[in-house]
Amino acid sequence: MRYDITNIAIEDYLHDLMPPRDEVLANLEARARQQGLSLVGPVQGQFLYLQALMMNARHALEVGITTGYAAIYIMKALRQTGGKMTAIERNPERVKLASEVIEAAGMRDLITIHLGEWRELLPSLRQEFDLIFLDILRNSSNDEQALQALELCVSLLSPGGVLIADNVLCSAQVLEEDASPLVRGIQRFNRAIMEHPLLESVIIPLRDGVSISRKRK
Ligand SMILES: C[S@@+](CC[C@H](N)C(=O)[O-])C[C@H]1O[C@@H](n2cnc3c(N)ncnc32)[C@H](O)[C@@H]1O
Repeated sequence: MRYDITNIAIEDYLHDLMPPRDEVLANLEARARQQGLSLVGPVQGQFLYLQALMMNARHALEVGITTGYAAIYIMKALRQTGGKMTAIERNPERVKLASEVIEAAGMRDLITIHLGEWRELLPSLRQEFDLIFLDILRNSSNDEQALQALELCVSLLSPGGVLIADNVLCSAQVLEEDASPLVRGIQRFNRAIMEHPLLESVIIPLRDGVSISRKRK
């Protein structure tokens, strides 16, 4: 089953309050609507932008970039902080699309995109990140992967670094007791970020649910 997390009229109200997007982001929103591509949208995009800016992020990582929409919001902050971004995506067509979009946004010099599976790529990254945006939780094929992704991200976070994960309320299906393996994985992820000895976390019912976890120093 799928339920609303927030009142749809409130979501529309928040969406309508957002200032008009530039041409690159507006085109992506239109394309995503037509082609069913996933993107966080302007309210959560602004949330990511402000988080990155307020924490003065210098090394950001996005797991699951799709079109580059969320990455552009994060890079708007990185352009001001002097930071750089790394991204991971397993779909070659999406890597190509995101690269073209980011080039059009004039941000190509700020990002390195790796093509491949996060399970293989995350352990191979040889640097720490102060901001990680994890956006693959709805793509898990079993109830173990969300926890695996969490542990890999925690090991890549610098002390004081922040992990933001999307879709942690999964259309409110986290309320179900007899949930699918994907949702069970997200339920386990949510419990783990709250009980993790290295993290302090909160979940916000923004859009499909966003978690914020800070790694203790
Ligand atoms: C929800 S979309 C990301 C949307 C993007 N963050 C945005 O808002 O602009 C998830 C993306 O993760 C990618 N993905 C899913 N599973 C993956 C995996 N195992 N390894 C790498 N990428 C993966 C998908 O191909 C998809 O493009």
